[in-house]
Amino acid sequence: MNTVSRSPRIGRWMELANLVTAGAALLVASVLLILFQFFSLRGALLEDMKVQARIVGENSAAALLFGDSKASRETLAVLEASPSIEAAGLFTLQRAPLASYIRDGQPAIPMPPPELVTDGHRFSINHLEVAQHVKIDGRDIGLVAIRAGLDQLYARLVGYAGLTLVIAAGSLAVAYLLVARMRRAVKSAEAHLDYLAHIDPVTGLPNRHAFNEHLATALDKVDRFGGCVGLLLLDLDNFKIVNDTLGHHSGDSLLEQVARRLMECLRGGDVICRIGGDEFAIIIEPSAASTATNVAEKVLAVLAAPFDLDSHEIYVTASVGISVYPDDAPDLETLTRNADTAMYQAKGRGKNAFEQFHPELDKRVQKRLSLETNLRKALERGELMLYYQPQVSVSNGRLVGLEALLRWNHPELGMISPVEFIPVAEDSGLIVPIGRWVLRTACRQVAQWRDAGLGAIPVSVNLSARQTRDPHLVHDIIGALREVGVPPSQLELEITETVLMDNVHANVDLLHRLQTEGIRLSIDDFGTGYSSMAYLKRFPIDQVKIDRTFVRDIPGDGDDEAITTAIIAMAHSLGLSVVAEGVETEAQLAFLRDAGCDIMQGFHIAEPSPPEQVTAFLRSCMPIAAAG
Ligand SMILES: Nc1nc2c(ncn2[C@@H]2O[C@H](COP(=O)(O)O[C@H]3[C@@H](O)[C@H](n4cnc5c(=O)[nH]c(N)nc54)O[C@@H]3COP(=O)(O)O)[C@@H](O)[C@H]2O)c(=O)[nH]1
Repeated sequence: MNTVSRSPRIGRWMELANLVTAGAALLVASVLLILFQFFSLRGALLEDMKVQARIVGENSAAALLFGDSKASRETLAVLEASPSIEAAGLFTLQRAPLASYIRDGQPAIPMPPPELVTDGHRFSINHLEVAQHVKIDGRDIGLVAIRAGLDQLYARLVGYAGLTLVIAAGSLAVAYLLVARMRRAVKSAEAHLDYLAHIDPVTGLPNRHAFNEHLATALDKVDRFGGCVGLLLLDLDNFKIVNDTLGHHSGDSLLEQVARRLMECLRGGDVICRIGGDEFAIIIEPSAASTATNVAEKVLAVLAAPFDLDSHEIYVTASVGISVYPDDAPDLETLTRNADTAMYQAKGRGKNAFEQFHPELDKRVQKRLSLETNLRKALERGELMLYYQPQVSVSNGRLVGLEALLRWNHPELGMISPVEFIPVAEDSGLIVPIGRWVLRTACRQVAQWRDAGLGAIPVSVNLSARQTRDPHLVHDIIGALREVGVPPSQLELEITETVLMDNVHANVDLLHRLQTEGIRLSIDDFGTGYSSMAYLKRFPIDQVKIDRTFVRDIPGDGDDEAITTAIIAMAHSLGLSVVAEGVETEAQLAFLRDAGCDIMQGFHIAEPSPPEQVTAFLRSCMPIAAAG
């Protein structure tokens, strides 16, 4: 794709026009130079002939006076030395010839006519004639006339003209070569600029700019000739983790390998672009909707094999959104937006999936928008509340703490699950003020229970990804605790493994600051992220919480049993306590007890409940055991 350079035909014409103009200018200059040279030579010859005539006149004055033709001839014979002089003559005052000089084969010089005598000289095509009075003491005693041929002048002029034209042609050729060379350099610079403007340097694929051009061309083709265009937007899942854990060099290498695999698996006519950090776009034309989904399946399959990154075997998945023109969208912007919506839908479905855009998706986007609008008001209107779920010791069943869980009681829609609204709060940034409210409410609640004589109950609060990036987080937490006089050791923060791994360096720093304040830290949903032992060791954590998907099928599922047992053993070896969440049965509890799990949480003990019910629960199970 070329947007910068002109068409080669126009370029060649311009080059030729430049050459002709330069040639014409050189020709005019050369002709002027030759004319100048001609007049210079003519002037010099005239001067020379006048001098010769004067010398002859002076040397033959006595001979003229005495009519000595022999002496006059001898004087004239000196002119033999000037090769351009063809003939010369001395004439008496009575206009009679006294003596003459004639070069071989040339006609004699006649008596000069009066106008020649008056003018002193006369040029014809082939000759220059000069006539001068011979005087003694200011008195005319005769005439001298010389005729010079112009052959030599012309010969010199031809030589000069030849040389001038050779120099002009040489200069033109050199100029042409220089211009051609410059043009080649400019063309190559233009091509390089064009390349930089359109190509992503990491993968060598067309970039976002080129993508828009390719897509516009493809849609234009469909408008004119019919058919359809399939647009696939592909976003790598968890690319940030690779970048953060293995470094940007590995991240670049991964993008390069992904690009290569995409190119290998797609057809020559398909256009693959890298349009953002870990986002690729694939344009297929012509295409039926089914072809687009086939391509998406092929793409996911080709990315399933492990990637080799600096001798690490890395598995990468992708989420793909598909939108087809003109079926799903009337223009480029809508087509791209719809593919994007479908891609986010695929991501929301748990990643490593593709989604074809359909109008229902648009409705979901609208619903999400309305949810966001309502959520903004929910905080002010007091529609949010906290439920609390007990956490008990596996060994003796005594309460060790409570997890605060957010609830939204919408006046028309009823109870909305946090699974539905927390992601909206995250995306919109509302999670920051909401999270602040959760922390303050939870702290106030434990202060109330303390004031009601129910003891110092530890409470755990969930932190979202967005909150971990809030620079005021630590300040807000300390403020919430101080406001009600609850010691930091009574607060535990739960951060999911995925959030922790999302930005390892920043989170290690944050967790250290929180630990310094005396706040307990727990890794939530443990086992679902990608953390290695090496990373776990870097985080100053107190506890891991086994994700309930592993607890759900124990005992019975060999893999989940092995994972649960391994997590407990590993956490204990690092000096961490272990909480199992989602415990619903006595069998699960028995398995966890045998595996050495410290704490459990789940419907088997109690469901999350509003504070009033929890107060009753607390009164029933006093006194509180110390956590982990
Ligand atoms: N950032 C914040 N996230 C929050 C907050 N409050 C909740 N959440 C997160 O929302 C997710 C869903 O929470 P919820 O619907 O409250 O589900 C919790 C429990 O009800 C559920 N649970 C507990 N026991 C059982 C059980 O035996 N079976 C079963 N199927 N579910 C059970 O588990 C959820 C607790 O999860 P976790 O936090 O991982 O311990 C959830 O991810 C919440 O984290 C908030 O204030 N901020």
